[in-house]
Amino acid sequence: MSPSALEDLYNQFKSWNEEYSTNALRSLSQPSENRAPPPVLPPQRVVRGDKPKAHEGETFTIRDVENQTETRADVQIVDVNPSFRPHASYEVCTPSDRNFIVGDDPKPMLFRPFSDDPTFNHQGYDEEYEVYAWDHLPDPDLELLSAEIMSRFDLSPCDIDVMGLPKGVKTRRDHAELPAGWKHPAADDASHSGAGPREQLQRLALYFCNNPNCLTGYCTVHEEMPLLHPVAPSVSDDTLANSTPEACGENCFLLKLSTRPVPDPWTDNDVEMLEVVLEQSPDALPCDLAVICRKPCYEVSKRRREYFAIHKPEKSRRRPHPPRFNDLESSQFTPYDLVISLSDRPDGPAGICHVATKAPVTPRPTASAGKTMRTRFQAYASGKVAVALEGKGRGRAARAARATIPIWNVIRDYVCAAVQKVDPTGSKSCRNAVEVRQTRWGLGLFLLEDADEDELVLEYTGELIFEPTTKSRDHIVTHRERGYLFQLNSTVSVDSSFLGTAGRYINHDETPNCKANIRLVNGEHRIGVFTLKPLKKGTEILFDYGPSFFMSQNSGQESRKVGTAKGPLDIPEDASDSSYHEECEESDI
Ligand SMILES: C[S@@+](CC[C@H](N)C(=O)[O-])C[C@H]1O[C@@H](n2cnc3c(N)ncnc32)[C@H](O)[C@@H]1O
Repeated sequence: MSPSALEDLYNQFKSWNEEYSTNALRSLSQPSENRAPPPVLPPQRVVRGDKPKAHEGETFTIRDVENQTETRADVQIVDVNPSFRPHASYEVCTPSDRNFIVGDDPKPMLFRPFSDDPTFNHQGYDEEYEVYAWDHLPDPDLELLSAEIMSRFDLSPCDIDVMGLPKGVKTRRDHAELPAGWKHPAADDASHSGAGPREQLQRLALYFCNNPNCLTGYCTVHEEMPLLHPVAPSVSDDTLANSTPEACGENCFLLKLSTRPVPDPWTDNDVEMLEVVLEQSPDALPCDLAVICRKPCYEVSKRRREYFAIHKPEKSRRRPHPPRFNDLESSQFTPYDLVISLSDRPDGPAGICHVATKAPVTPRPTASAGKTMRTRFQAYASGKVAVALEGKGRGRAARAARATIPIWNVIRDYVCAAVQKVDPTGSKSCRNAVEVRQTRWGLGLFLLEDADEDELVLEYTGELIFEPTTKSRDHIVTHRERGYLFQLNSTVSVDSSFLGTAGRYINHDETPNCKANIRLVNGEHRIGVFTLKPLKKGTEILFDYGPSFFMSQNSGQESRKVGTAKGPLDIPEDASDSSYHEECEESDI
């Protein structure tokens, strides 16, 4: 691309931008004096909470900049029944049955918590961050310019990044921090290379995490999950036809089930497109396939039948990989037959997972074999195969990333992802029904059914965060006077402030009726809350946070943790994997 073409484009944009901005500013000017006085609206209702936001007799003005009109309204204060008041903000928490690895919060401060509350320690909180994220937001003008450059010169977003022209022009996603060695998938955007539908789909899939629970773009946690795998159909042709109540048109497959060959010429691309869709969505109705493939549905239907006649799909819809942690309900926790061994990979991350290094791990019985519920929560290792940190990512970039990114360090230290088989008999639910109610310590958690001794009530889940982040989040804990941090070891804690199960509502008692146990399940630490004795429906679940919690709460010196894993979970560098497993399984909080 010649520099002069770029300069022309930039100048065009600049003159347009000047004119546009001048007009926009003009439109913001005050309405002229000789306008009719603004109409007065009926009094507007303002809901009054504990702190009135408005006073009787106040007015406010609504200015419509576009139509240059103004209206004025009196404020009327309405008292509402306290039970209709909004929930306290601390209750906002995303429900999640599993832990999410966060590591550290980003260095730029994404937003300022309690910004309208002068009692919050803003200075202390600010000091935890390097910059304000909003100071570094991409300029929308530059984004517009970069979009135009891409379309005019047929460039990908990555080309723009690489060229760095004009200065400051970057793609929208560029401000997201990618792990070292990664590049934007758009760099290889198939739409520029004329790749076929299969390749395009594979590449597009790189933009998304394969774990449907994961909301992270460029997810590095679940990257070892397989990309796209063919799925076998689960319904017959007849069922498909019966599920379509009426024909979608004169070319509908319902009306034209003849054996005549498909007349229209289908290009190789068309055929591949249909096959790719059928691989991923074999139960799709021909009428839907017709829309995707832009072909009459009877043709699609016929080719669909021909395709499955050749490809002979397996009868049942089987997942392409054995179920893993992510695929399981907590109720299916175990009995596990966890299989771990070592992959001795030269290309792996430096300092390989020490859980995996001494494989194979000998099978060991669960600690309390008679106690079914407890047993279900326990993982034990046996046997052969390894998936442990296997080089199964998405190409070289992903592998390079593994060696460097902090997330991978967590995985190296704590996770030895392993194949697990779930015993089909393990069907009984592991969790007890619970509900959250008001208590003298804020909210608390109560049993909705009787529980036996040593039953798993529920899991305590949250974000897995590193110590520096527990410290920065501690300002919020202090301000709220509520903490949801459960320490796993000196480096990592589970924080259920923003994400987790109802386990976060469990209050402390020095004579508890439950305890929290950490189990190493399929390579991940999971915290289960178990009953210490038989409990009646309606009992509040309580565990002992340990002495340091309230000490630190009072001193304000240290991050307070509702649970602290002692000793064994502070994993020494040379811990042997088998003792590690045992210790993890036995360690109580
Ligand atoms: C994990 S949360 C428990 C749920 C909390 N009650 C709520 O409303 O969200 C821990 C917080 O609950 C409060 N808490 C729990 N047990 C307590 C106790 N025995 N005495 C005083 N405060 C307690 C403290 O504020 C503590 O920081």
